[in-house]
Amino acid sequence: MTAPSSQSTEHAHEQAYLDLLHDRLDTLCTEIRGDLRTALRESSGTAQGQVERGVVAERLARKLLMMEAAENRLCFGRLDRAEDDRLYIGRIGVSGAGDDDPLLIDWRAPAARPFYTATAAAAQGVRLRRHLHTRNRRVLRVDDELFDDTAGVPDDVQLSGEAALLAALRHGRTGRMHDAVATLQAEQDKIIRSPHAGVTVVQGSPGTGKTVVALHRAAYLLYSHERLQRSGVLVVGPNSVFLEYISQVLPGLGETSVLLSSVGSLYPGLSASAGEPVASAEIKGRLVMADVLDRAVRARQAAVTESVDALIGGEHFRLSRDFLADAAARATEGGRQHNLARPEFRDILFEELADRLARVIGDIEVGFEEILAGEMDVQALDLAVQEDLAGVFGQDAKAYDFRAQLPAEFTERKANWLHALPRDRDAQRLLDSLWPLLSPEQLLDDLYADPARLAEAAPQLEEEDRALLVRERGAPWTLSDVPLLDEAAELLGYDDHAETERQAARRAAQRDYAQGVLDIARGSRDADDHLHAADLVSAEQLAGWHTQTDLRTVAERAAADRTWVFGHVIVDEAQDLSPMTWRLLVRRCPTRSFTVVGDAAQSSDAAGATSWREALEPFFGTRWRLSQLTVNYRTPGEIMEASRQVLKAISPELLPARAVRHGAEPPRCTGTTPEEFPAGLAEAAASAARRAAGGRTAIVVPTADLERLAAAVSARIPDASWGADVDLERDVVVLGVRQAKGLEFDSVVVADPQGMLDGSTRGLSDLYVALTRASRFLHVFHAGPLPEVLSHLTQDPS
Ligand SMILES: Nc1ncnc2c1ncn2[C@@H]1O[C@H](COP(=O)(O)OP(=O)(O)OP(=O)(O)O)[C@@H](O)[C@H]1O
Repeated sequence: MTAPSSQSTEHAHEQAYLDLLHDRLDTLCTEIRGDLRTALRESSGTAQGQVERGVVAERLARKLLMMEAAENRLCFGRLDRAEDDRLYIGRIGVSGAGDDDPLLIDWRAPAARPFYTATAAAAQGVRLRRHLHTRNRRVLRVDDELFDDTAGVPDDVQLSGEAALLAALRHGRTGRMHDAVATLQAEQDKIIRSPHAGVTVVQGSPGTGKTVVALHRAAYLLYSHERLQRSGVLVVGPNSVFLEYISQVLPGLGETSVLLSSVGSLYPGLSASAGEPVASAEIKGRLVMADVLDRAVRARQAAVTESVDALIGGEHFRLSRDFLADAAARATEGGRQHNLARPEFRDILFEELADRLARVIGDIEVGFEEILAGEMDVQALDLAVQEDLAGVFGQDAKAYDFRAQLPAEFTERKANWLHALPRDRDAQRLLDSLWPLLSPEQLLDDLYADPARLAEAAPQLEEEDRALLVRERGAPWTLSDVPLLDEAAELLGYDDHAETERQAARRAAQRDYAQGVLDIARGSRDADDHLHAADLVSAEQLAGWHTQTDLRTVAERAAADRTWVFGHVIVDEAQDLSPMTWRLLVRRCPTRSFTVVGDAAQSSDAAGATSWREALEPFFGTRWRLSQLTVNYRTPGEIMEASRQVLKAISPELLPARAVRHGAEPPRCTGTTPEEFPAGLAEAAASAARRAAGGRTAIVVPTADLERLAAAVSARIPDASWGADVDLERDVVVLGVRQAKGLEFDSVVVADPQGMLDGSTRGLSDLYVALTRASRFLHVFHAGPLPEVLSHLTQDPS
């Protein structure tokens, strides 16, 4: 810390520098707005010119957004290496007016690295590291660390910028995660800047900053790999509540090329949230389901056990099993997907039908013509028709070679039938029954609803496992259906109809995006800036300029497109992913450039991984490297102690992380009878909220009991929020234990720990998650006896 006498001088000095930075940023923003206006104003020129201007406008708008996002806490650090060698570190880089050195270094630039990694033992040439605490454009305080290379302090007890870090951690929770660019720690920085290619796995116990690392890594990769700005980064989180919790971090860092998605939303157009039994979720997560779906699709491709009779154009036909099998094989040649193979199959089928129809009708008509001409008697006609029908039904068809007899008429008739069949209802019905156009939803719905189909598609599954998959047609989709729908989409391929709809949606989105660009231009107008973009051009005009350039952000485009290929995928709480979900994610990033963060001890999903090797090897082989985070920033040592036995029961090999914070009150532990539990919990909630004193409080309950217990708490605290759209910014929230994953609160009541243990086969992990959410106060409130794993807690005297 700086000495008090020098604080005011240093403070004034830093305030002057911050003023200089903001002045420069204002100037740059004004310039960009001017350029944006110019780009928007120019509406004439060649199509190519318009496209280029669109690209320029998009880039300028993005740059402006990034600069505006950096306004608060623009500069947070300074590194002094020598008397006249000083760097200021901030959220973005800011250049000077001339060719001088930059005024501010982006935190992601290599030169900024020692700010995070310099330690007393390895100062890396740094003499002083200064943290600037600012709010808006004001410097509030400065914290200094002086380095002396001879100090010889061991690295493992070093926190970088400890005073600033502890100050950041002391802030009450707000219901939203904030970025940590100013106080990232060396072990986090190392992972954030690790190479982009391959798979980086980050294991860490609760509160070690895994989510922090994941999000800052996304921002770092986008900064250092230009290509990723175009392909985008996908960040996958466990559920929508968690996504809401982290939603402000990356926009706060000015990044728009990141798509945040829960597993339930990875299939565009669907938001799967229905619950389902653990047992069926586990089966759906197994890798074998890929084969099951493959068989299910093949079963819809003219896969008949006997010949098929059909009535087309008033005539009866029999299509042999061999003919259909051959047609199916030809249609899917080269691995053509089901829906894309349908036109091929249709052509083969209609060709055959037209051929036969031309022969039948040809024969009958020829007979009539001959009768009329007096050249053929009725008996002869009967015979001809009889033989013709015999031929049509596949018996001795060669006996009637009409091509040879009547080539011209035959060819004409056949051409007429080929023209007519696509509009013929019977022919369409036949085609649909043999080779239906299928959506992934239809395929899965048909499969689940029909035990016979399931038996045919899933002979590898035990009968009782198949029985668990059966459900009513039209039942809502669950989380574990999402990877299966995606797999089905992959097997089925796209049809024209879907493509047309996509194009229409794309056009509408282009217009919306263009409107967004105009809104940015309008919103960022200076007070004296009378002319703005919206005066010059309409959204339609702007969108029209870019018929060849999709103007939505990369994240928006990627969200709407199942086949989008991301440059990098980051998975948070990855311990919960099923093998089928991993398969989906690898499809989203075939180059297999992944950052995988999680904690094996927190695995709650029945289909999830208990060991990283088991989870990752099927998809990445041995191409992954493991990093560990070892410091817990959230949970004080006293509270972590409460979860010690639980962690041991999950696996004796797992070690808790070292807690940064200490001095919290030991956890409270009280109990009551099951009858009095809801009312008692409501009181405990009120008391926990009082202790949080304006901070955030969560009541974490067994998932199955959420409704009942939330009702009891709401009766006592009407403003408490709960449910699928729980509002994390309320003072008190009630969460099912699975919803609490990844979140944190000042004060937490863990309700009915035994109920959590009994609620799932991964009950221990659920309880561990619940116990590790608190940053200041923990209260365990139980009904009946305390579970064995918590027996070391001291009961409050009642
Ligand atoms: N370097 C840091 N500077 C400031 N705060 C930090 C830092 N690292 C982590 N934190 C804070 O510590 C808390 C825990 O971080 P985070 O949620 O990323 O941990 P986690 O490992 O993902 O936890 P969990 O496994 O429980 O979800 C958050 O409040 C986060 O902002």
